[in-house]
Amino acid sequence: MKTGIDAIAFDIAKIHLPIKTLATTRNIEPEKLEKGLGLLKMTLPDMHQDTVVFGANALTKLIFEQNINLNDIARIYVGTESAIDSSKPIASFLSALIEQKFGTDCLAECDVVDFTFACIGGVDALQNCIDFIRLNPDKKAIVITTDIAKYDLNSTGEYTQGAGAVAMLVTSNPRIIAFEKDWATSTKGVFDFFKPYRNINKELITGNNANENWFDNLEAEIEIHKDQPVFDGQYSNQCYMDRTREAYFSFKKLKNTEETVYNTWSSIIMHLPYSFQGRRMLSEIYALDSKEMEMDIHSLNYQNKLKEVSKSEAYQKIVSEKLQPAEIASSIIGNLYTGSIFIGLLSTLSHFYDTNKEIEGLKFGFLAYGSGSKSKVFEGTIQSKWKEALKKVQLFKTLEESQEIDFETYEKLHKKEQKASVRTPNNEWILDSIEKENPNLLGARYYKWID
Ligand SMILES: CC(=O)SCCNC(=O)CCNC(=O)[C@H](O)C(C)(C)COP(=O)(O)OP(=O)(O)OC[C@H]1O[C@@H](n2cnc3c(N)ncnc32)[C@H](O)[C@@H]1OP(=O)(O)O
Repeated sequence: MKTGIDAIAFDIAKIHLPIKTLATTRNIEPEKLEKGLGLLKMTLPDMHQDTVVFGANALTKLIFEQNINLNDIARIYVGTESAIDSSKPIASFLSALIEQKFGTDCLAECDVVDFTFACIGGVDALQNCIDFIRLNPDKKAIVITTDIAKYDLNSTGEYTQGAGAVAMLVTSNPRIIAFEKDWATSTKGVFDFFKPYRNINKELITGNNANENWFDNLEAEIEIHKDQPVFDGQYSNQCYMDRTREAYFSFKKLKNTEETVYNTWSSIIMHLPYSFQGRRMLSEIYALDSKEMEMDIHSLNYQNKLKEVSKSEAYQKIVSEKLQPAEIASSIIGNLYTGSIFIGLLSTLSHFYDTNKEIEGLKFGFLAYGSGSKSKVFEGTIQSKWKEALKKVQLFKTLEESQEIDFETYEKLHKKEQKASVRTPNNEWILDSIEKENPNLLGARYYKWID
């Protein structure tokens, strides 16, 4: 029996800042961002959007588009690193909203929970659900990734921001992709990128002399938990490279093969914090596995030789054939953290759908990464009904409809100084208010559906 992804839906932030606008304002060469890192636009959450909103919209779309009977859903597992509460998972918010829209108790017997491990939490949720469906082939599960990739103004992460959610239906005999049983993992506990709790108001936390004005407005949230990470960009790249390389060679061991595994993959789907991360990082795996480079990893000339190999015609062919389709969506969305690898999959599938290329039976390889740090490498085969499952998705058409904003609006949104939504919500969930009166519900978030 096969197990994998049967259907996909998404909700990406619908406003964006062109990367050129950011580059010129920040005095960065636009070519560095556009041609060096592959960035064209970055999407941003509007005033009425948070990670619950994105997740609920993607999930609602999946339910409507695929006509899902909610009684069949045994699990809703969420991957996120943008939680809005230290106790109540986003999955709990989502189950309440879905019951509000589709009927009381429709998810009463469904198991819901969040997975957090930086950008790899969605892959952890997926692997867990796949194992569950293997044991319970008559059941179905939904995996959701939802995040807001927000970095400090003027930081090197600023140009990689993005926001949105992906929802995937996991079933036996799936229509899109069936995963093989070998999954390799590499883990090392490091501080390459993390989000510590800071600026905590001790009075509020202990409950003594709680500041009555604490929840006066949405901006107060920033002081409880800063959304932006602490990170070391170049070190995080090194950790990404190390973990993916280790997981890749463990994967070869698991498969007990000497062949260059990436050659068996027609497409390679990697975690893309920005569009060209995959092509910049895969070169080492390519160089070592193809025996193009047989050097000690610690030798002085290693990095220079690697740069040389990455510019070779043979490697550039791999980039354009196996990596480039996944980069298209990333260029115009930005980072989705847990969702990046899945939007890369969807970008690849949508590219082949739109260009009428048949990919049934082809093998896709996956290289996932989460800071902190962990990588997982796995593979799957495209199934015969992938096109039927993709009919309603319309990724690129939807992304084209995104509304451009100017730099001033971007900064106001970033600083939470914007007074009203940029775009009028339509047919979607919104964050309606945050409780500031009732002491037993202080900080509770209320959402509503806008027709
Ligand atoms: C969150 C995670 O997933 S962890 C893994 C990734 N880490 C992050 O995403 C953390 C946040 N991001 C960052 O800190 C940064 O955006 C980074 C580290 C990813 C990139 O750092 P930067 O210092 O901006 O860029 P960096 O110097 O590494 O690379 C710039 C690229 O543009 C190229 N470039 C520079 N100028 C130009 C130009 N004028 N024309 C064309 N290309 C150019 C450079 O050659 C280089 O590419 P290459 O190394 O492939 O040759």
